[in-house]
This record gives sequence, structure tokens and C-alpha cells, in this order.
Amino acid sequence: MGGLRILVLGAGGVGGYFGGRLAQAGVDVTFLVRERRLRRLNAEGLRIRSPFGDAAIAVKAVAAAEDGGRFDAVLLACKAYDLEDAISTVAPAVSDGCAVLPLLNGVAHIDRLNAAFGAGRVLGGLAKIQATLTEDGVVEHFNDWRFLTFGEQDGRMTGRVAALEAAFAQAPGCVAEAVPDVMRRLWEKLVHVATSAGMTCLMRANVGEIVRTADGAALLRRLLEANAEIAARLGHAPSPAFMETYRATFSDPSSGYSTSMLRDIERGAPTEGDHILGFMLDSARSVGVSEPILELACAHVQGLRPATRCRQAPDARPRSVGRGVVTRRLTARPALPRRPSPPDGPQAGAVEGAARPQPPRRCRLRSPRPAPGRAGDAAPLVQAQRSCPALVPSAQAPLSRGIPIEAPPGSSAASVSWGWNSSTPFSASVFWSAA
Ligand SMILES: NC(=O)C1=CN([C@@H]2O[C@H](COP(=O)(O)OP(=O)(O)OC[C@H]3O[C@@H](n4cnc5c(N)ncnc54)[C@H](OP(=O)(O)O)[C@@H]3O)[C@@H](O)[C@H]2O)C=CC1
Ligand SMILES: CC(C)(CO)C(=O)C(=O)O
Repeated sequence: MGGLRILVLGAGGVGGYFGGRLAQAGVDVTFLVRERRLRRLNAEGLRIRSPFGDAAIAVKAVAAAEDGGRFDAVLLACKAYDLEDAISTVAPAVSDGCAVLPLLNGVAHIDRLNAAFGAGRVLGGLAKIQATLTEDGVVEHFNDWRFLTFGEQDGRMTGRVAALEAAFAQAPGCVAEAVPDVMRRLWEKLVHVATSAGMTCLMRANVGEIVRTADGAALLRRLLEANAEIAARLGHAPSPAFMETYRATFSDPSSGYSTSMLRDIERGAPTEGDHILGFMLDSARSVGVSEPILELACAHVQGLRPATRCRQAPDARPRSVGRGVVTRRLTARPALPRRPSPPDGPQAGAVEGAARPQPPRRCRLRSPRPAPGRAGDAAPLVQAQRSCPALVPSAQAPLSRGIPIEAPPGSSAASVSWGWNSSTPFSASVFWSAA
């Protein structure tokens, strides 16, 4: 499999980052994307902002698999609710000898892909990274996680997984490993994500913020242990090393770790709630585990749907999809404003919350007009995402003053969140709701 030709479906957070890094290293990569992304990739190239180096890469991109020729591997980097569409979109490229490597969170999609392409073609894979596609088309990488793990479902160390590992070894800002136990790793990742996504979405806060509440660390720990127990009863017990790592991760008061599911909720996008939390809850019930935090997290994320049914998916009914894969694309209702800003906040139109001892994890935004948001408010959401390079934290210049951010005409601020790491500036995502 030397000189691999790789097709990457989706140039969002995960596909854009890992596919882009491969292309940057000179590997023959083609992105299979929808029209809007195609226009942007053709016009501007693929742009990555990352602690491991920013990049603007001229990439090959197509809107139909037929336009790309033959491939040795197809990387699937879509959300679970797009899986059915993704399967039909890549199908023409999945010829004999072509491996399909899904990088989705969760495990339910593996059975669906086996049914679509034959188990012999489908690898297991997972990405550990925090990355997102910004409104201006940049793949923004937030922290030092840059890990890919993949392997054959039956554990054999084949030539094709070795070839993929060798391709990624050339890519900057990636650590990729072929493993003989990828199905256990997928379950470990599910335990990890069902815990972090469940709690961050319930609390609308990152891990450090949760841990700093009176009972937050205990609640995180309880959900982690319950998810691990569910996996174990289904024959996929996480390793002791995994549990030790994540007990520490979920008790770190200084952690800025957030999840893509929370980012999706905050920007009013569809979530993978069914695929991660719904699947975990159904699994819990099938093995007699009862965990109220999991039930609440699942109900909470499902509860975000009703407004969408009117707007986008008239036939969608809120329900858990069992062990299946989510096939409906639901759009969550517009993000609600966060907790009210404190009365002694900074001037209107400025980011606040920065006066905390650093590193600040969350800021709040005051606008000239207060947000009108209330439960059920179906006003369309206008998103604005900005990079705030001025907000580099340092011991000499703690973030004690807000920076002005102008509200788009006719809108008011709903919320703002940002990412931080030791070597890159803050990136603030500002969410506006129409006034
Ligand atoms: N983001 C992260 O940090 C992490 C995410 N994950 C997992 O990785 C998976 C992908 O997540 P993420 O990268 O964040 O998602 P994104 O939404 O950022 O990217 C997915 C991309 O797939 C594209 N897409 C979907 N269906 C098709 C299709 N049929 N044809 C062409 N393009 C398509 C979407 O295009 P369009 O924009 O046109 O809809 C979108 O740009 C998820 O399962 C997630 O849970 C795992 C680890 C970390
Ligand atoms: C939990 C995390 C950040 C780990 O990569 C992730 O997969 C996600 O946010 O979707």
C-alpha cells in the first residue's frame, strides 16, 4: 500500500485536521465535501490553526466520489447523524482493496458500516483531539491532543493498517497508532465521551468549571464509573490504565477541557446525543445498570429538539434510537443565553470574566442590548466567530480588561466561550441571537 491514495469525507474539525496534516506532508489526499466547503477549499485552501503549527494547504477536493478515481482508504469524518448520507456519498469510491476508516465517536456506526461495505473493508478508528471548524472556514485545534488510533476489527496487524500508520507518521501535529484491540479502544472512547459530553452538556461548563463546584468532581467520577461498568458488563471493560487516566482528567480543577457536543449545543447545531448518550443509556438498560446522571444527560440533550421539529424536521419524533445509528439530521433550537451577567460587569459590548486568576476558562459578553432569550425562544441564531489574538494570557498581563466586540446589527449577545492553551491565543466563539 505504498504511496497511499486517501479520500477524506468531511473537512470539519477531525477530517480537516487529520486529512489536512496528511496533505501537508505530501500524502495523496482528496477531500470529499459538500458544495459550500468545496468552494472555500478551492478558493482559500485548507486552513488550520493549531498549537502544532498553523497551515494553509492547497488541497484536492471533490463534491462526488466518482470525480476522485480509486482510493486505498476512505476516512469517514462526519457526524453520526450524517452517516447514512456519507455512506451513499463514499460508496462509489469503496472498491475492492479499499479500507474504510471511520473516525466518529461512538460504536454503533461500525455495524452499519459492516452492513454497507462488508466487515472485511471496515477498520475501527478513533480520534482524540479538540478541534472545530469555525464560521470563517478555519480548522481550529484547541489543545495538545492530536491522537489517532485505528486497527482491524479482528485485531490482526495487517499491511493496510501498517501503511496508514506509516502515512500518518510523516504528518506534522499527528500521533497515530495501529493497535490490535481497536474495539476495546472504541468502547473506552465511548466511556470517555459519554462522561465528558454528558456532564459538560448538562452543566454547560468545561471539566475544570464542573470540578470546581461543590459536588462536580464526585458527579463526574460517578458517571465515569457507571459508564465503565456498562461497558464491562457488555464485555468491553476499560483497562485499569484508562480508568486511572480519566479519573485524573475528570478531577482536575484547572482543566479547560470541553466537548464537541457542548460546542454543537452552544452554536445551535445538531448533536450526536442519540449516538453517544442514547446508545449508552440503552446499553445500561440492557445490562441492568441504572444511572440517573446518564438518564438526565440523555433527556437533557433530547429536550433540545422540539423547536427543530417545526423548523427543519417536521416528521422527527424525539426518541432514543436504541443501538442503531441516528439517521435523521436534527437541528437543535437556538442556544439560550447563559446565566445572567453579574451587575458589576464591564462596559456594554465587552468580554468579561477575564479578571479571574488565569487561565480564565469562560467569559461572558455584555452587549448594548440585553439578550432577549428565554426558554422556547425560536429567534434565528446568528453566529459570529472571532479570533482574539489580543487575549494572550501571561503572568505580566492577566486578562483584566474586556475587549470590545461589536454586535451585528439587530442582534444581541447570547454567550461567548473560548479555547485556550499554553502556546496559542484565545479563540473566542461569540453567539448572537436576533433581537
Ligand atoms: N471535533 C472534535 O474535537 C472531535 C470529534 N470527534 C468525532 O468525529 C466526528 C466528526 O466530528 P467533527 O469533525 O467535529 O464534525 P464537523 O461537523 O466539524 O465535520 C463533519 C464534516 O462532515 C461533513 N459531511 C457530513 N456528511 C457529508 C457528506 N455526505 N458529504 C460531504 N461532507 C459531509 C460536514 O459537511 P457540512 O459542513 O457540509 O455539513 C462537516 O463539515 C464526530 O463523530 C465527532 O464526535 C472525535 C474526536 C474529537
Ligand atoms: C471528548 C473529545 C474531546 C475527545 O477527543 C471528543 O471526542 C469530542 O469532543 O467529541
